[in-house]
Amino acid sequence: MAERSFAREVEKLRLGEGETFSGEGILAITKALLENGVGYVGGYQGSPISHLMDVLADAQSILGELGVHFEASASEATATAMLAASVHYPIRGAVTYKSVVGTNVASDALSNLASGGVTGGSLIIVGEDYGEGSSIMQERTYAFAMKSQVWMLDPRPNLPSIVQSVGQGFELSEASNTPVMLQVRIRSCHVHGHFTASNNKRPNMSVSEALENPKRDLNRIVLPPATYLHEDEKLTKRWPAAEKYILENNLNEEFGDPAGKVGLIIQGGNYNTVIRALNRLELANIYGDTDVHILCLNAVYPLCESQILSFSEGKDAIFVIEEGQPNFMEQSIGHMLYKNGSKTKLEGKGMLPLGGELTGQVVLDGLASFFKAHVPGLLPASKGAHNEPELKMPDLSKILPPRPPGFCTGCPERPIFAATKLVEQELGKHHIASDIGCHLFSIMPPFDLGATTMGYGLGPASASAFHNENKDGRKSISFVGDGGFWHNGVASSIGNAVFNKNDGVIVIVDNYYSAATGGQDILSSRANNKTKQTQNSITKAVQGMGVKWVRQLDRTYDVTKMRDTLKEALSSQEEGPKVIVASSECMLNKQRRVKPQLAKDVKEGRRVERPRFGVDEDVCTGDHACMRLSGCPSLSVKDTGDPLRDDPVAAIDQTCVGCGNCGEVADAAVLCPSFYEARVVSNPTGAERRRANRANKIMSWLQKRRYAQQVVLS
Ligand SMILES: O=C(O)C(=O)Cc1c[nH]c2ccccc12
Repeated sequence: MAERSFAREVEKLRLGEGETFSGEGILAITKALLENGVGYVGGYQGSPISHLMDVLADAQSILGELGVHFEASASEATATAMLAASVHYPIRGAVTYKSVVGTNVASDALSNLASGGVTGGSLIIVGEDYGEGSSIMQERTYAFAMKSQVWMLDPRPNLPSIVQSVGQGFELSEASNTPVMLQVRIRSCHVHGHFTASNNKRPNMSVSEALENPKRDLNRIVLPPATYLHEDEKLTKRWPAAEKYILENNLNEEFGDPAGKVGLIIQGGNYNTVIRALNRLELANIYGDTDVHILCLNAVYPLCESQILSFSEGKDAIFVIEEGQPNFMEQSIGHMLYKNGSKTKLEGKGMLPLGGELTGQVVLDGLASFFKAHVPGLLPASKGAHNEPELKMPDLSKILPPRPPGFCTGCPERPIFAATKLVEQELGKHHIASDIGCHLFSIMPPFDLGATTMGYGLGPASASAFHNENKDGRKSISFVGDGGFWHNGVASSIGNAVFNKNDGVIVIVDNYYSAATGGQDILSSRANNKTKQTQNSITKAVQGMGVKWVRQLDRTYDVTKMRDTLKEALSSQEEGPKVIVASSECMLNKQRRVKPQLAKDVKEGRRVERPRFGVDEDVCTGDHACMRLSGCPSLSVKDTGDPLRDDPVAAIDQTCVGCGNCGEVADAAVLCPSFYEARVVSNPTGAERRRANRANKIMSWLQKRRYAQQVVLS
């Protein structure tokens, strides 16, 4: 079960001609896919398009009614390879991937898809969360668009523009026989708005129909000599066809006064930020009406030279507002101007920072410097003044304690790293390779474990060089999640370690879901999923790959067992990798599943018992060792009010889910006897009620007696 259910929202996908759709960007994209007769969709989840995959998964019955095939792809490479269905058949297909990490994973298939070219429109929806909202690397998919020669759309972040770009993306793809990337930034994915819907369309040809009428064209297969033909076709046919479509259909928009002496060339995705900055400079109203001449590129690749030149003609200066680095577009525009002998001055990076996200302030500062340099009279006096006092931001790092991201309350991965810490305490430091997934939080305090992270499913692969010649020497430890394991780790990490007889210890952190991307089901999920085959054993898969030493732990909270198994693995003389599959359900997903059921039980009068942990204030010494080995967000500190005790004691707040980790850690580390477990009972039995009343009476009598004897300082 994914983080969020879109079961209710997906009903909006049934809206017909003329009705108003209102909602989130990603849902609008899904609706647009259906309105454009898509034949199949797939992809791999990841921020910021995770919810797009969730919407599609929740919409499967609607997709089915229209004859649209949906797949939750094994990886972005799988998703891209799936687009092969559009090579010989006139079927429209769409896939999603998270940002450049998805593009990286997909790049082999992408290159071959782009080489052979497509007959049916092929859309790759890339959630490009470059910058502050990003969870992974800061690169630009643009580079891949250029090297594989696939086109890239970057629509203005509003629903009508995004929806329009889906249709145009398919048409552009078909007009130029080239796959098209639809870049949607984090703001486009989650922006809310409305647009006028059209009827959904059944695909021209369904994948089943294609299967009944197989087709094959040697010229489209990526193998010499056809590949040479493709290279020529890309330059002489597909590229000009793409430019023709972009220009004839006005994919790029002009705003403002064409007579202006300066102009802005911007990426569609940054339009809202640019308008807001112009608005703050009193050069645009909030609806975007402005005299500043703007060329808004909703198609950022290819750039149409004729359009760039005619926009720049007669202008003193143009300002390219391009997010991130390298500044591919600016370089290309500069090249166009120079080669054509243009006298127009080109500004861009320099007035904008070389890298990083184009936030509101960055664009505001950049535009102000551009106008000051080239049309100083344009800015109102208050904005143009050089002596405007700079806004001083207080240095919050001095006041606020740092709050590194970490594991959730009750996370089953916490005890795995607590155990690793305990092992290191005994056996010394080890080389630890980390992977992508929630378990990567191990690199942050309080664990500080893990030295590298090289890619999704590549944790053990990234430890593969570390083979100890000394059989009794230290071994490497590497981590991989269940998500990474199935995404690609099974071959790249496990198979590789087996084949090369790597002696390292591999911990597969199995929390039953692709948890970091929002809790989607994967092959080894324990849930029954109506449309997917789940419950495939990781242990069996690992054994199938040839691993001889495998241990399955079914309760990661058992810190002692986890610690001992790790120690056993590290000292094993068995040849080849030692694999520990550490399994316990993601607590967020578990709570999502369990909480509504418990609430229902309580409401309907059934007896419900919930574990809660607490700290005995009288026993706690305030050394906070529990926090150093836990980092659980529910662990906090509390002042006892006792003037003879300087240190605040540990306290557990009401967010505790009773996972038991703190008690286990305390036990395994022989740390602290102050933790106690209590049971919160809703709808208790009569006998329980009477017993509790009796106990309360005795306790309050004892407490009163004690307080009466206490010295009170005032
Ligand atoms: O959701 C995220 O932030 C992810 O990093 C997940 C993810 C999806 N596809 C990937 C490919 C390579 C690395 C991470 C991911």
